[in-house]
Amino acid sequence: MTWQTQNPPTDHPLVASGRVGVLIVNLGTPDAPEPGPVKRYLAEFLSDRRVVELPPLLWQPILRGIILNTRPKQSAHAYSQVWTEQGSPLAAITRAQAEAMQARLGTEVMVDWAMRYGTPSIPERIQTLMDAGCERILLAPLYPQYSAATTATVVDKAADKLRTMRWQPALRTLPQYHDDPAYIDALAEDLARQLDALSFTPELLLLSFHGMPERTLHLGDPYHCHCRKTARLVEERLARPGLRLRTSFQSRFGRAKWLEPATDAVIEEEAKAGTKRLAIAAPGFSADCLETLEELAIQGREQFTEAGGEHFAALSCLNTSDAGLAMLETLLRRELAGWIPG
Ligand SMILES: C=CC1=C(C)c2cc3[nH]c(cc4nc(cc5[nH]c(cc1n2)c(C)c5CCC(=O)O)C(CCC(=O)O)=C4C)c(C)c3C=C
Ligand SMILES: [Fe+2]
Ligand SMILES: [Fe+2]
Repeated sequence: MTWQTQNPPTDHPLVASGRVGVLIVNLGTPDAPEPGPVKRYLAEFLSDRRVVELPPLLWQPILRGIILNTRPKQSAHAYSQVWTEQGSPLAAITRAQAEAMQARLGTEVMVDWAMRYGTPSIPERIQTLMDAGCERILLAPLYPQYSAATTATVVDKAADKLRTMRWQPALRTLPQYHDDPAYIDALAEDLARQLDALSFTPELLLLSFHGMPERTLHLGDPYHCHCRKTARLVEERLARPGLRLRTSFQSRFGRAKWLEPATDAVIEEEAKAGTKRLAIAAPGFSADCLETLEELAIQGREQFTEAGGEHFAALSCLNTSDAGLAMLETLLRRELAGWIPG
């Protein structure tokens, strides 16, 4: 008897059962811009010990007793200002990114999307991929800069699901890409396109990244360094004489000291110092969301004009721009090497 050495034909049932899945993940968002759904979402998000690194016996009474009784109403109002017909911008854009990747990667791969907090959940979508025959899954948290509070917790959640399985899929994770030439080039190209389309010429381009407690930097989280490096590389790649760039950190939460300088403080300081024309971009966000559409585009504009600024623009995230999708395809294909034909 001779053993078959060549691969079975691709329509062989053994190959069909070994499909490849890609799960695109972003942070998460409420199901509706109302206090109830926002409360459920915040309860899950802010109970994650990767996000709030305080002992639960200390933190949970503060969260349940104070924060979840006040913040949902405020946040629901903010969400209602940016909500779309397709739902939360973050979910709608993440879904559109997944659909675009499905079209670009073809039928070799099944592309799905999930949210770390809220719906659709990571365990549910991993199950869906497995039910469709995916035995190999590339988990792709869309965070260019690594942090334990974002990237690591996505892997934790997937691992929680895998822990319950007798027959696990093989798992790969998309590495952080804060200094990847594909990402820097995509940002530079897309920012240049948006800057050129403005009706005014900005004096300053502020690169605003989501903040983190400063303590995480001293504990060894690379997030701050990743943000700084992205900003330096984007500035070099943009190479716009006459345009000043600055970096700041937004969305401070809680009482601890966060990374500085704070975006709102820089906006005000610049306007008071005489900067009249400001553009803001948020290169750490793969998709526009509450933090960019409300905090930067609405509140940021108010802060700037109230402090004496005249022209303000909040630039879009990479979202489903040509540059952004081409970059994502490059990153995913690289990680899929050996799993799909090159
Ligand atoms: C892009 C990276 C992000 C990091 C790092 C991050 C850290 C971080 N966030 C909070 C608290 C909140 N963040 C909220 C919204 C939010 N955060 C990110 C991304 C990062 N967060 C995104 C994409 C969003 C938008 C979600 C959306 O639905 O559009 C919120 C909720 C909104 C609100 O009530 O203001 C909170 C709260 C902490 C504590 C933290 C680091 C420890
Ligand atoms: Fe956040
Ligand atoms: Fe915010």
